[in-house]
Amino acid sequence: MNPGRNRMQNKNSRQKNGPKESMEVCCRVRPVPSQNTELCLKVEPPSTVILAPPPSYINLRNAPTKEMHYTFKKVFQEQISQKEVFESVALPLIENLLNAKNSLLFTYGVTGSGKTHTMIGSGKDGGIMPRCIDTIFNSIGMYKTNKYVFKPDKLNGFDIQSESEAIIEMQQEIICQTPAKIKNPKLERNNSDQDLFKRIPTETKITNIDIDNAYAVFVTFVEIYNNSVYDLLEECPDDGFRQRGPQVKIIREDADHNMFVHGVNEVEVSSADEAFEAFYKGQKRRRIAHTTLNAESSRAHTIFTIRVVQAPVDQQGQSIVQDKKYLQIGQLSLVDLAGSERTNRTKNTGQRLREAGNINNSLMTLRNCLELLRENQKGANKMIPYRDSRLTHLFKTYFEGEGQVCMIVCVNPQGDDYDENLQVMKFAEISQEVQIAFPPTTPRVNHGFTPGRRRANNALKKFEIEYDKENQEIPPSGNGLHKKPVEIFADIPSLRYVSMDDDLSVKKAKEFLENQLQLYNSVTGNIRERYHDFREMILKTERTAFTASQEIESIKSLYEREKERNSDLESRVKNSDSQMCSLKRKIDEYELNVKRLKRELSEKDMHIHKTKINTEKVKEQYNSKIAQTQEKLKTEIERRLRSQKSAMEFEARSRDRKLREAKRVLSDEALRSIPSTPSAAMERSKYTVSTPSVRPPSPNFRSTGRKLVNARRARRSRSLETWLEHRPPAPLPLATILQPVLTKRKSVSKLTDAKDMVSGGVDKYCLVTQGQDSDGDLEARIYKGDVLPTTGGGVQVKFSDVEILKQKSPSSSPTRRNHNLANNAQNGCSVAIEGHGFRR
Ligand SMILES: Nc1ncnc2c1ncn2[C@@H]1O[C@H](COP(=O)(O)OP(=O)(O)OP(=O)(O)O)[C@@H](O)[C@H]1O
Repeated sequence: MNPGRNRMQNKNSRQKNGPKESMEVCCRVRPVPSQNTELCLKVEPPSTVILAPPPSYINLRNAPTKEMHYTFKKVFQEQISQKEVFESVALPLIENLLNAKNSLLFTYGVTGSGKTHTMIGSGKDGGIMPRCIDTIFNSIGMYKTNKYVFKPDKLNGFDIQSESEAIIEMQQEIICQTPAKIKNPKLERNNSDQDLFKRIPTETKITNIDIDNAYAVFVTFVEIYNNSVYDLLEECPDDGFRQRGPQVKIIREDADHNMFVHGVNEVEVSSADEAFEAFYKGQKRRRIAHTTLNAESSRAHTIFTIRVVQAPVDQQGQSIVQDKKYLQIGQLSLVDLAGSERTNRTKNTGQRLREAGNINNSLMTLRNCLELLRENQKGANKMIPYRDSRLTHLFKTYFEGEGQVCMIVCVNPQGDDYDENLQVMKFAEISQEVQIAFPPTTPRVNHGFTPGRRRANNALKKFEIEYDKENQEIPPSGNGLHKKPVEIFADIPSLRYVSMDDDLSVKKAKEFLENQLQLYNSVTGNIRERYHDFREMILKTERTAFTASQEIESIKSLYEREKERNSDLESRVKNSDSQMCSLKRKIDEYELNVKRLKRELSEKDMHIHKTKINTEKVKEQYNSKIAQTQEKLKTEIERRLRSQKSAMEFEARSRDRKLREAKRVLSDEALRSIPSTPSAAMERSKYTVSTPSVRPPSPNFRSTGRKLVNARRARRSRSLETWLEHRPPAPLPLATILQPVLTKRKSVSKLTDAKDMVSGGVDKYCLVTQGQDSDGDLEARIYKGDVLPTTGGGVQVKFSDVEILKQKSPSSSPTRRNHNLANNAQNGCSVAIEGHGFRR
């Protein structure tokens, strides 16, 4: 099974299910150049920043007017020193690094907001990076390995070399160096950077590191410029004509699926000064430029990576165990991002504009990635576009849970930066919600060596040196060993060898030597024993001291964690308190509103009730009025009906009277013209005109008030009545005895216009027809009627009489004639003509 693949699967499952913590985001506010600067931001200690539009914005249309509150893990105000920022943010990351854990720290903000100042600072007032270097070397001081014991394998890993191989490599390097440099090793340094010599080293130190390990420090320095990666520590060869530019590097994935810059120069540094040498070398190659908003604006994202490699020492606490499986590597990436910038403010053109575009694009990709990470944590399953930018591609592993991620948001509180700061704060808000899985706690491989062995060995070495130096007495043991060796081993007695057979002297000498040998053996045996006891004692003490110090450290870290948690809780409680206060205020406001609305509601209810009662009253009044009016109308109608009825009865009576009169006149005229004989009486009866039927008056006529007017007309004298005579166009002259009496007349042959009837005060109408009857006699019929006004504004003719005048022909039959005469008169009287005038 491929262990790398397995680890990747673990990584994914860890990101989904494992314990997570939010990305740590702090905010640093830089000082403003002058007191009169218009501000858009203020700090509410300990952890809140309030962003409000400056007065010049508020006057603009569509400008936001709301104050925005942003809470961070920590907020560093203007007066906070570089040291405090370092200790608060970066020191825990160095502890991670020395314990073989990975961390990423980046500064983010608008151009000129103080990112480079925070990350690098100046010689006298160093930023996070120089302080990190100092702290690392202060901590690993005497536990460093010789150079070249650990060697980068160019695939993001390390190999281990023996001490002798390392020494050979070191010698080779010295040989390869230029003679001038060997002669004057400080020459190169003098040419590097004056800042290096002005710098004030940091005293900070991490104490809880594994002292049974040997450490080595490696650094790389790269920049991402226009979305390409360049190695700032790469020596650009000079081929005699011109110096070659830096080569673009590619990002690759190692066997453990960690991203790294392939082919980058990873320089081993054995002291802080060497590390600064490397840093300043790269720093000179960084792309910075003068812009409107910053005299030294970073045009690229720079990444300074420190890797600390460690391996255990053997049981004697002297040499490193030559086994790669015991190797542990920690990495700290310090990223100084280029600042986001708006072209309308920077007024950049050409190359600067292109750089700004690339910077903004990569920052946008970073923002997108974090946004999608946050969405995925809420249940979405979206692809994160790490590869859209080199920046996110390189740090992909961190976001997937291979280390702690911290960000310092730098802000310039000046009013001009308001818009950009708003965007930066939004980004910071998103970032704080991103949960990053805890990095895996790789269990230390159990090598079985005694802890504290290195210190024991050092103590023994020290003791031996001191012993040798001072030639001190060995502590007394009761068997005379408190004496100096010269005293223990007494001088050889002077034996005079007299002759060849002086056996006595030989024997004495032999005895003496044997005694001395015995004494020597017992002394050395004793010393060995004591040495062993002493060593055991030291080891035991070291072990106890080591366990005690480990316990102390764990208690200390527990205490620190608790302290941090406490302060976190305190700030949370404070936040909740302020939230509760604002909620309470809101509730009070709502309650007041509810009360006011209730009062208004009850007032409105009362008003509605009153209106209802009034309406009821008005309704009652109207009902009674309507009843009264109806009653009145009824009586009026009845009264009018009665009067109309009496008028009609009067009219009918007058018509009857007229008819009777006409009848009488006719019969008188006829009788006068017929001789008074019996046959003449017969004839008279024949000439009697039948009475036309009198029809009841029309309801229209009855209903109008004009009826009375007409009734009055009916009573007018006949001599005053005006007749409209409607006769044939060429009438034959009538030679009858009786002639129609039409005193005031107007004759028309054609009646086409109703105006003839309506205007001119016509009271009576007569229609004259002439023709031959069935007996061949000339017959003239005169239909008479009253002109009555109608309700529609017109007139109607109510025929009331017909006169038939005949000029007898000698050959006609009288019986038939009489019969026709009576019928025609009857029919004619029942015809009415109606004419309408124009409405006014
Ligand atoms: N906290 C601070 N105290 C004092 N001076 C500061 C502080 N922060 C920034 N400055 C000063 O402001 C100027 C601009 O800062 P810096 O170069 O760090 O900005 P930056 O954010 O890195 O800009 P860019 O993105 O353009 O590189 C520098 O002269 C720096 O010394």
